[in-house]
Amino acid sequence: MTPVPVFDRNKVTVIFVLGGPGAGKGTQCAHLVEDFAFCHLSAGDLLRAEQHREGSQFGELIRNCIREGNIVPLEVTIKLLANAMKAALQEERPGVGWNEGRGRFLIDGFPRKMDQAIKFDEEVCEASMVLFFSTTEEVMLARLLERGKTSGREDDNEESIKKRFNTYKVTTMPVIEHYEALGKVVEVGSAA
Ligand SMILES: Nc1ncnc2c1ncn2[C@@H]1O[C@H](COP(=O)(O)OP(=O)(O)O)[C@@H](O)[C@H]1O
Ligand SMILES: O=c1ccn([C@@H]2O[C@H](COP(=O)(O)OP(=O)(O)O)[C@@H](O)[C@H]2O)c(=O)[nH]1
Repeated sequence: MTPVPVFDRNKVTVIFVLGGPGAGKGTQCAHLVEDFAFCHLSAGDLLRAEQHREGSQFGELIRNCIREGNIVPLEVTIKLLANAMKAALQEERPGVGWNEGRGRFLIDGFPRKMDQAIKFDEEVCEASMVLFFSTTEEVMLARLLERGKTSGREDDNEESIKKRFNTYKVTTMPVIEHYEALGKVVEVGSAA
């Protein structure tokens, strides 16, 4: 594995966007991009693109992890994110990763596990804050089953959704609690 590409961590602002599967992370990121000119990077979208990339050595690994609701090994995800950040920083279009000389990133669906959080802090940069979308499992399940009718995603089915909920509770909630203890979490709840 080649090392994570380097860029000046002082030139970027990162907000992590977390919440359970179907909590509305992607939906709200799209609004924030429109209103505040962030560059939106979804870890799940980057992994799905890598899964389908011809010649990828990680395709099968990513497919299995996603179907089982498990977390893809951190090296793969961090490299994809860092590459995407680097590419966005090289673009000069205003509002696409480059805003008044600073790259502003919404990193959606990451970090989902403590080891990812620590490694990203160390090797890429520290997040300024965590935007945490919370709602009930009942609401998330209904949304995901509805999304599954058209998403084409292999994990938007009841069996995978249950596994994703479990991973979220066991593995991702401690990440949110870690940032909460650092005073970095802003929670946005939704009831339907
Ligand atoms: N506030 C909301 N009320 C109702 N449906 C929503 C809301 N936010 C998102 N959805 C729908 O729920 C599904 C999951 O939302 P999405 O943004 O894809 O979640 P995530 O990125 O957290 O998995 C999508 O089909 C989306 O259209
Ligand atoms: O940092 C990440 C982000 C996502 N995933 C995998 O991608 C899946 C889908 O994540 P995404 O954020 O796209 O969707 P969500 O489950 O939040 O709707 C997860 O269940 C994981 O298997 C991962 O392994 N590492």
